[in-house]
Amino acid sequence: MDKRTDSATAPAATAVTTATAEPGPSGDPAVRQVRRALIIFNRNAGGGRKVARLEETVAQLTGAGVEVEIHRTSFAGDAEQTAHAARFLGSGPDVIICAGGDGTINEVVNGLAGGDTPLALLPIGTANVLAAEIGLATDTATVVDTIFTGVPTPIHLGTANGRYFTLMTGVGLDAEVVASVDRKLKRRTGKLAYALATLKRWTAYRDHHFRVTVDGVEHRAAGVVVANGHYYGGRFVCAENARITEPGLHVCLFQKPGRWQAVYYMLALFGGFLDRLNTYRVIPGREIHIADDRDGPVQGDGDIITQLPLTIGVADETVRILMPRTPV
Ligand SMILES: Nc1ncnc2c1ncn2[C@@H]1O[C@H](COP(=O)(O)OP(=O)(O)OP(=O)(O)O)[C@@H](O)[C@H]1O
Repeated sequence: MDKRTDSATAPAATAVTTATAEPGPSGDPAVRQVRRALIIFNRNAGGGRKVARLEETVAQLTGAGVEVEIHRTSFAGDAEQTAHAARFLGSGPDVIICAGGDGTINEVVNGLAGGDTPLALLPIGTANVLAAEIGLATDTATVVDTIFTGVPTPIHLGTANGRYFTLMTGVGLDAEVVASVDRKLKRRTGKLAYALATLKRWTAYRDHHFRVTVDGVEHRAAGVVVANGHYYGGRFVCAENARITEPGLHVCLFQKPGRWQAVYYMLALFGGFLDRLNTYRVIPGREIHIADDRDGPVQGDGDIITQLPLTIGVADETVRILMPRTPV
């Protein structure tokens, strides 16, 4: 799905530093030669030591002889445009490093899908679910080591109304929470902002069902998560058998409506016993349609990416992600 060809629309990256030494210890076949790296940095992601983490990473890369450019995003959508433009540069980067959370990665993946440029993660978001999915420890030493020695591995993607997602897309209470989370509060308090938004949406909860069609078979559910990976919201398992390295989606149906039932589902997710509930089902699927009698937000990789009605599919394109040598 190649959505743009005009790379000139992307803002220019800002060169912060240039070094001339030969990258990586020579002679070790496990170490990739990285001459140029582009870091796409979302300073709005996560909280805490973002800039310090960025500076540490840049220092270690330049110390190893890598020419580093940093692009600081200045609007939602900027990361996608920048990644897309970098794919078509004649002397483009050897690696694109996404410094952000899952929403920024989602943008970068939408810019890179179908291309060859490997993607590395510098996880500085709130939940960093994709980092957990690939077993990447978030300390700077591991992040830098993975840039040089990580295995470029194609990850499969889902599409939600034509937009790629890496981890999951969903409708129901979780999407309503994502839609109503206070972004400023999230920057200051991280997961607490989600807890408050959950409380707000929970008190406004109305019983109803979505109409869900999975490969031609109709179902009804009060909430739906269509998973491409097995983790959800951190290291909580929603779809045990879903792996981003394998094609195919897993449709998680929260079948029973009800305010207190929603609390029970959350406890089951956090407690790791969701799969033992007889009102919870996971169905493999490739073509999924979700409809409701009214409009509603759809979350993908932790951000609102589209609205109902929703058509979900398995993308033909992949993105190559650098996987850590020793996953945690
Ligand atoms: N300069 C910017 N101004 C406003 N929004 C931005 C900017 N750059 C990126 N964004 C948006 O910020 C959103 C949140 O970023 P991201 O998801 O990476 O962080 P996070 O929510 O803290 O992390 P996680 O998803 O891992 O919990 C993304 O949807 C992205 O589109």
